[in-house]
Amino acid sequence: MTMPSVSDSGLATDAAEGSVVLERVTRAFQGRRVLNEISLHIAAGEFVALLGMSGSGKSTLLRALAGLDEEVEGEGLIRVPTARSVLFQDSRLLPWESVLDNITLGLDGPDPAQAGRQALASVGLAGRESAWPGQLSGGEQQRVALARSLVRRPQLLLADEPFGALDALTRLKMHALLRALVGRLRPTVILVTHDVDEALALASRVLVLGNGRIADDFRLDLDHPRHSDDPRLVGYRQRLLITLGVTESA
Ligand SMILES: Nc1ncnc2c1ncn2[C@@H]1O[C@H](COP(=O)(O)OP(=O)(O)OP(=O)(O)O)[C@@H](O)[C@H]1O
Repeated sequence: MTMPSVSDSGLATDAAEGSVVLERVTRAFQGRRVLNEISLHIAAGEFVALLGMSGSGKSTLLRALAGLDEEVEGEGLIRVPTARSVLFQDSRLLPWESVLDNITLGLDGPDPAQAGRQALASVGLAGRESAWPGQLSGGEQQRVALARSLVRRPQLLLADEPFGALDALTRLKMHALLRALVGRLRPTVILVTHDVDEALALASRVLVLGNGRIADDFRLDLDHPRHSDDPRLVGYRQRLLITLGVTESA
């Protein structure tokens, strides 16, 4: 086993496993602890939906896991796979590069262009290689961003509201696509979402952040395809709405 490398901010990367470990991770802004000694273990292959009210620290936690935050404090340790990709709400494609070049930029391997074409086909956009990002719809741009992430074969896929800006129908299509791709490539996934139904449609485990802590953490005992009227799913939804403070408990 390779030893993880640890940076000054307590971020350790280890290519050997797809699991994620946080130990007493704290992040404060102007003295206010947005993440307050969070400890957590996520096993390889779990699909975690990260929920919480606006401002509860979801993006802060995701940025820390992505290695985009140099100021996670104190004694805390974060251990993540080296091979990780991040998806954001906006596709962050380079407008002056073709779709294919966006996917393959910086990609190693024997035939990056071929890998890029395959990735594009896997998101249903075969033939659009030489289009400019500006010629694609928002949903198509997010599919390119997904292809760009997955062509790198991440062990960990971090996604911050990736479907938040899409219309409801496109979002449902993206759910099906993501599920198919994740089912095939089996990365660990951490998906930040505001959408309780998105979490219930996709995740194998749900985490709720609140007051700097993990307010709830449970696994979904549900097969796919999932049906919104399944009594277990209805029960999970109710539990989440109560934890999030949207519904009063009975
Ligand atoms: N760079 C920063 N400087 C100061 N405060 C920040 C910074 N980044 C985040 N915060 C604060 O930390 C808190 C958590 O922000 P974060 O973006 O992680 O929340 P979130 O749960 O992702 O919210 P949303 O659902 O609205 O996107 C907020 O109160 C925010 O104002």
